[in-house]
Amino acid sequence: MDEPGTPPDCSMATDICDIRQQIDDIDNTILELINRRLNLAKRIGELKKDSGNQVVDSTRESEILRRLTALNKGPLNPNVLHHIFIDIIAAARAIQASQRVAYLGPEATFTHLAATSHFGYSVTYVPQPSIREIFSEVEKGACDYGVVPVENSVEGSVRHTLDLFFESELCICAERYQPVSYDLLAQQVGLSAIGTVYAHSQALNQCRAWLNQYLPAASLKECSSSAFAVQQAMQEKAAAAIAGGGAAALFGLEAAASKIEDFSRPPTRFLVIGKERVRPSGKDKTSLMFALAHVPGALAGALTPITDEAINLLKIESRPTRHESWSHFFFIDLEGHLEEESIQRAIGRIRPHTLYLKNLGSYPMIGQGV
Ligand SMILES: C=C(O[C@@H]1C=C(C(=O)O)C=C[C@H]1O)C(=O)O
Repeated sequence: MDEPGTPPDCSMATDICDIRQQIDDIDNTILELINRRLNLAKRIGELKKDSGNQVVDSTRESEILRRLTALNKGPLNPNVLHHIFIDIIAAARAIQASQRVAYLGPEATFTHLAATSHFGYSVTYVPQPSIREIFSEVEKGACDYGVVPVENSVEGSVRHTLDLFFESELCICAERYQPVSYDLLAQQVGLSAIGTVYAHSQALNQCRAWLNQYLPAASLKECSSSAFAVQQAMQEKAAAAIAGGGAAALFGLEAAASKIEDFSRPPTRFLVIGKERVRPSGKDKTSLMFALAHVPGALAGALTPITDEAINLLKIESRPTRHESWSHFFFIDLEGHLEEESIQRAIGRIRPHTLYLKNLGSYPMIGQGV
């Protein structure tokens, strides 16, 4: 690495040398600005400590990301913008207090990727063997937040997440859509050097055609987890691992190839769970769960207030309850925040139609891309 102030190597063409000098100047400015931003965040952290406010403010964070995405005229890709600022914000949170995030492990799962793309790399990640344990780590205060899969997860056990909200006092603080795609990770980018590919069976099955076409001679080794596959690739120079897209940065490996899955799948939805309710961001979602009596028109009665209040019903899902006198839980997502009067009025009118109703939280609504 160049010493501070060292000019770039000028044995190159003068044009390249000039441009590199400009890039160095810009990098110096970016670094100075990041540190200025961190010092401001530190001051905010002290004020929060005095007033007893929590470090993470998801609403403020989503406002920043939305504003910058709208401001961006390119060529910066919106996903890359998101990653850069998530990491800057994560560093700003870390300077205020250390944060612990529980997620469905092991490392390199899609839940881990969803967690890192939400919280960045400046928090301590604590893998958990089950979704129930994620809830309990956060409930007992051993972790500040948990990240759990909730829809279409490739790692299974998603139905469990909704059931656990019945028993838990935790709320939803944020949502995250994680693309389900695979990268080939290796110590170097050249495919020709790869003799062995380690992967979890699920990942191997989803990338067969690509492997046949681009690495027909490689020996394919099935592993118990993507985390184990990645460890092998970190140890063997001529090996690669298949892991979720974007995992390379987590392990200091290169993506020798990206999006190697044979068929693309819709992104998986993850929830960030925590203890504190989130204030309105201007574009929010509210999630409710309720149980209904077995009588004609019960569901229609419960949904009518939503129509009457002209609230957009984003999703409705039902699950059988384990409670003997109730038949189903309904999980609904409404557009709006609990602090909005129309949402409060609708909930007030839904409640008498239900045997049980719980507000799972209001949180910023995000697009599925970033
Ligand atoms: C700096 C703050 O703390 C955290 C960091 C933020 C940031 O880096 O912009 C935004 C919100 C908080 O999660 C703040 O609350 O403004």
